[in-house]
Amino acid sequence: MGNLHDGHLALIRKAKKYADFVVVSIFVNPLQFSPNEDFSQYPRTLNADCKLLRNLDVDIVFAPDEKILFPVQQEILVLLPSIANKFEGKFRPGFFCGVATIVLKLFNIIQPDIAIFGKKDYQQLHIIRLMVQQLNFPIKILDVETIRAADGLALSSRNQYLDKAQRQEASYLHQTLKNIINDIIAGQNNFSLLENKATDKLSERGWKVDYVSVLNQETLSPVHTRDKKIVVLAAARIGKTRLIDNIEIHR
Ligand SMILES: Nc1ncnc2c1ncn2[C@@H]1O[C@H](COP(=O)(O)OP(=O)(O)OP(=O)(O)O)[C@@H](O)[C@H]1O
Ligand SMILES: CC(C)(CO)[C@@H](O)C(=O)[O-]
Ligand code: BAL
Repeated sequence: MGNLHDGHLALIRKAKKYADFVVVSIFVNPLQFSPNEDFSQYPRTLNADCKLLRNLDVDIVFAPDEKILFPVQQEILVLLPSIANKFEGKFRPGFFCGVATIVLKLFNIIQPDIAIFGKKDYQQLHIIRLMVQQLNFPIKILDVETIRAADGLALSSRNQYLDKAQRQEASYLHQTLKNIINDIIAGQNNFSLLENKATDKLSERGWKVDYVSVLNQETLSPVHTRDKKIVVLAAARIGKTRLIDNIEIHR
């Protein structure tokens, strides 16, 4: 969606490694924003983005006007399984339908062999992989680990909405996820207890928590005692800014 930071640049560097021709799409997609969200406020910095991309030797920047991608009202939408209504989808109704539909359109226009997404948007990556598999796209999906600031905060264009005090507090979201992982490593397997404890702690500090969920990495369903690969997903608001993060553990 542009307003590039080091998280995005990591995707592009990986693309340069795996492909001999790299296309970067920049598009703030109206379909994935709810009416009360930050679509109009979202930072749009195309000139600065293009400068960065020139330095990275990207072959094409595809930054279409809305009218190019949506010349008529988009009436054909991707229908997703129930996972799209959980976690992010529960708090951003229609979000994944908007994401899947625009990603499908971008795939059809650009026709990539490889497409690269960040793990910061963990559920998004999961759903895009499902779509590619189930709609038979001949595209390999690669992922990139979450790039973080020195204090652990996942880089995001939305971090710039934070004032100084909020920015300082914001790294506590990542700390919360690390605390959960430490408790799991120490043998705690009452996951709802961990989720509730983390939610309470964040709330005490003034966050509005949408969810903290300990899940199976591959299915994003609740963890069974025997599951080895776990991911903790979280979304919470600090002031008006909504942040997401996640952390994986292989126990
Ligand atoms: N910190 C990060 N580390 C790795 N990948 C990232 C990071 N931030 C974004 N990405 C990835 O970059 C791609 C474009 O994301 P997007 O433009 O929405 O970035 P963003 O800065 O996270 O914005 P937002 O705050 O709106 O989520 C997505 O695949 C996303 O997962
Ligand atoms: C996948 C995506 C490009 C769809 O607009 C967006 O959700 C993003 O940038 O993560
Ligand atoms: N990175 C996901 C795009 C969004 O939050 O709208």
